[in-house]
Amino acid sequence: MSTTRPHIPRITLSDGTTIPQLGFGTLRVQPDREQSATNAEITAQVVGLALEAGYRHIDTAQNYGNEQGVGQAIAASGIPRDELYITSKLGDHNHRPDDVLRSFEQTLERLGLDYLDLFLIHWPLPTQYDGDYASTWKAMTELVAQGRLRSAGVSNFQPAHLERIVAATGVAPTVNQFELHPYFTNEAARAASARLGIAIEAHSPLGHDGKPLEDATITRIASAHGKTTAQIILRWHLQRGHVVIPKSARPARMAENLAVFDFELTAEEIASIDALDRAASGRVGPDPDTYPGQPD
Ligand SMILES: NC(=O)C1=CN([C@@H]2O[C@H](COP(=O)(O)OP(=O)(O)OC[C@H]3O[C@@H](n4cnc5c(N)ncnc54)[C@H](OP(=O)(O)O)[C@@H]3O)[C@@H](O)[C@H]2O)C=CC1
Ligand SMILES: O=C(O)C(=O)[C@@H](O)[C@H](O)C(=O)CO
Repeated sequence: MSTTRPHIPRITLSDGTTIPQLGFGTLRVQPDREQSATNAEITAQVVGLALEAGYRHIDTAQNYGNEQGVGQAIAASGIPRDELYITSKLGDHNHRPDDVLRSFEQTLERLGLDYLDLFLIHWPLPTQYDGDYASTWKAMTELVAQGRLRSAGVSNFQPAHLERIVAATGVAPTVNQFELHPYFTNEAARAASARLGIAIEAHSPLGHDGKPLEDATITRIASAHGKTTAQIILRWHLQRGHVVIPKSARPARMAENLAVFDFELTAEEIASIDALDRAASGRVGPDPDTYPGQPD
């Protein structure tokens, strides 16, 4: 294991637990979403490299079909459990309360863990399951009460979705993970999450398709700091208080994305990146209000 691991700051969540502010995303680290032995092997290799590079916070999901490979990498690493922070997400086919409880057990089994740090409802799916994501949320809070889940949260929840589950249960999620990068700053979800005391976690923090990495403003700021555009974007997130989970399958980029704690952006630089927002046209992933979930 590397001995020059950067110190990664932690953010305190509303339930008193803490989350490392920078983690490692695992979407499509393997060729497809099948839970096959080959995919597990490829995922285990990539996540093993990320752990070796110094990541201790890993983001996976039932939908990704790679929890088994993440579990294999964790087991092979020998890293003590309490030094790791593992997130998974409820699959689109598991929204009914009984399925929440059942599929959570399967997630723990695939990961080889006896507790999970963070479990998120992956998508609100307002057009599915009679739009009853409040019952799904209630089942998530029961997992915490049962003691095998440290923190329950949501993903891709817009303000109306957040307000609805809080009104129905009186319990706010600890985290909302949603698409957030310089071309899509999603101020509505940021403001609603902040108002409800929910930590903001940016998925697709580099823009997913790489376009913000080539932006002229970000390139200029990168030159001024002697950093890469990826490092500037990640630093912008960190200084705005977001948790970030960049994905890379390449060891050199894994290390690059971790080397973001030795410089600071100025307030002017942050404002000029904020101004790159393209509102809805900057979104690269699905719209949570209409996304129906993964096909059967
Ligand atoms: N909750 C949700 O609905 C969603 C959650 N997520 C989570 O967020 C994570 C991150 O988002 P993701 O969509 O993967 O996209 P990112 O914004 O992390 O971008 C990943 C892309 O950027 C490339 N990249 C990474 N680092 C660098 C670098 N330093 N320089 C140049 N290119 C780089 C990667 O290529 P390469 O691998 O070749 O280096 C990959 O093509 C996911 O892996 C997943 O865990 C993502 C989408 C939706
Ligand atoms: O990456 C995720 O977490 C997602 O939810 C996306 O992959 C999503 O399933 C998608 O890309 C749909 O087109």
